[in-house]
Formats: sequence, structure tokens, C-alpha cells
Amino acid sequence: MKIGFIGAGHMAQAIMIGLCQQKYLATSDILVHSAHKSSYEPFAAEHGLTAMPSNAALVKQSDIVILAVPAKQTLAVVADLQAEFDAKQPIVVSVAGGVSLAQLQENLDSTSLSIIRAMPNVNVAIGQGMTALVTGEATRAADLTQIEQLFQALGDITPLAEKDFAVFGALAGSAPAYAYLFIDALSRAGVKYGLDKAVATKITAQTVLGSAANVAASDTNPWALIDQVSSPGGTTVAGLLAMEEAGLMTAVVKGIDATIAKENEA
Ligand SMILES: NC(=O)C1=CN([C@@H]2O[C@H](COP(=O)(O)OP(=O)(O)OC[C@H]3O[C@@H](n4cnc5c(N)ncnc54)[C@H](O)[C@@H]3O)[C@@H](O)[C@H]2O)C=CC1
Ligand SMILES: O=C(O)[C@@H]1CCC=N1
Repeated sequence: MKIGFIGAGHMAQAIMIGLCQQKYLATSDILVHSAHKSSYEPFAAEHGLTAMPSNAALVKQSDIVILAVPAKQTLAVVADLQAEFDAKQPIVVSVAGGVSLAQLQENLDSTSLSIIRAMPNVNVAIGQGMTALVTGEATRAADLTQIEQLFQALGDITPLAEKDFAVFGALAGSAPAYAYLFIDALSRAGVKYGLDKAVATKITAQTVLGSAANVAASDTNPWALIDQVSSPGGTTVAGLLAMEEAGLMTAVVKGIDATIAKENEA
């Protein structure tokens, strides 16, 4: 089996690194091409992947094609490759935010291809991803199973109605950036009080990691866990109230509103 990546940017690289680390397939069976030689050729050489000279050459040899180009370019890229898709009939997986199955289907001009829309996040690189999947009309069950297994090897997966992709994109696709922001804000506060930034970042990353694991393992909701940390008359509740006065929860929800609004513009 060969998996071809069209696009070698941040998302494609995260999936490719995850597949290499999980030893999901021989690295030379990962094919890659993108618009910028300077990004994909050194990356392919570094990881032992096969660099391809064009998108068309890549599709001709791939059993699975992962489209990971900017959303605005995705439909033009697939429309250009129609002849190669028709001939090879690979499973086509698009990770482009805001590009619907109907748009993909229309631009591929195919009623027989297995088309899958996926929304992964960059944590697939370390086997801790969260990926949603939805299938096109003609997608064969065995093809969906194959793609589910691929993303399961890189973290957790969930089937999702296409109407919920924008909110999933905000809560899982974009949210690593928001989690990094929170970690950075905590560690910057440590710097304010004299800690070295690297030391503060290590402390906060481990604390957020442990807290996320606790939420995931718990059958209660985060509010109950907050109460466990907040000693009566103690420091935590003082901090929580000050964060709320500054509008932390409203700021987060407004950020998600803006993320969803942007995806719906596409
Ligand atoms: N970065 C992320 O965390 C996530 C990104 N996505 C989606 O992944 C896609 C790519 O995003 P990023 O990797 O962040 O962008 P990026 O800008 O890092 O990478 C885009 C890649 O596409 C290539 N490209 C552009 N036009 C091309 C063409 N005509 N043929 C071949 N390659 C071409 C570029 O050379 C580059 O390698 C987007 O559609 C985005 O919505 C989805 C989930 C998460
Ligand atoms: O920022 C973006 O548009 C992409 C989609 C989800 C994460 N990154």
C-alpha cells in the first residue's frame, strides 16, 4: 500500500511524522509532492519518504491520496487531477477545513471514488491526535475502515455529521493553538515572578498534560474537578475569580465563535 500526500505543510508533515513514528508502513511507501520543492524534498530526504515530481505522478502510484493543501487551493488541485483519479481510483482523503464533500465530489466529477473528509489535528504527529471523519456517497465501507485504522494509529477518531465539522475544527483542529496559548500565558506569568521561561514552560506543560488526562479519565465534568483543587478560603479560588473577572470563559467562547465564523466563510 502506498499513501500519497499532496501538500507538505504543517498538517501533512504531522500526519507523515505520525505514520513514520508508528511504523504504519515502510517510509518509502509514503509519497509526497507539494508546490514548494524547498519544503517537501528535504522533508522526504530526512524521513526516507519518496518525493514525487508532480501531483499527477503521485496520484498514479497512490492507493490513498491525502489532500493537505490550503482550503482555497483544494478544489482546483482535485479538478486538475481528474484523469489520474479516474484511472487509479485511490481512496481520496481531504483534510481541508471548510471544503465540503459535495464540493469535492463536484470537482472530482466522480460518482465512484471513495471520498472521505477528515479533520485531524497536529497532535497526530505524536500519536495523540483527535480526528473526525465523514464519508461521501460512494465511499466503500472497507475504504472507510482503512482510513479509520490509519487515523486510529495516530490517536483517537470520531465519526461526525458533516454539519458539525466547523465546530469540531474549532474544538480539535484549531484548539492545539489555543491550548498552547494557555500554556504560554501560564508560563509567562511564571517568568513575571522570576522563573526561567523554559523551566516555567516545562512545569505548565506537564500540569496541563496531567489535568487533561484527569478530565479524560474522570466520569465527572471539569467543574467538579475545579472544586477538588479549590480549597476553601484558599489561593485557587482567588485566582479563578480574578480570571473570570478578566473574562477568561467569555474570551474562549468568543475565540471559538470567530473560528467557526471563519470556517463558514470558506
Ligand atoms: N495546520 C493544522 O493544524 C490543520 C490544517 N488543516 C488543513 O490542512 C490544509 C493545509 O494546512 P497547513 O498544513 O496548515 O498549511 P501549510 O501552508 O503549512 O501547507 C500547505 C501545503 O500545500 C502546498 N500546496 C499549495 N498549493 C499546492 C498545489 N497546487 N499542489 C501541491 N501542493 C500545494 C504547499 O506547498 C504546502 O506544502 C488546509 O486545508 C487546512 O485547513 C486541517 C486540520 C488542522
Ligand atoms: O487554521 C486553519 O485554518 C487550520 C484548520 C484547523 C487548524 N488549522
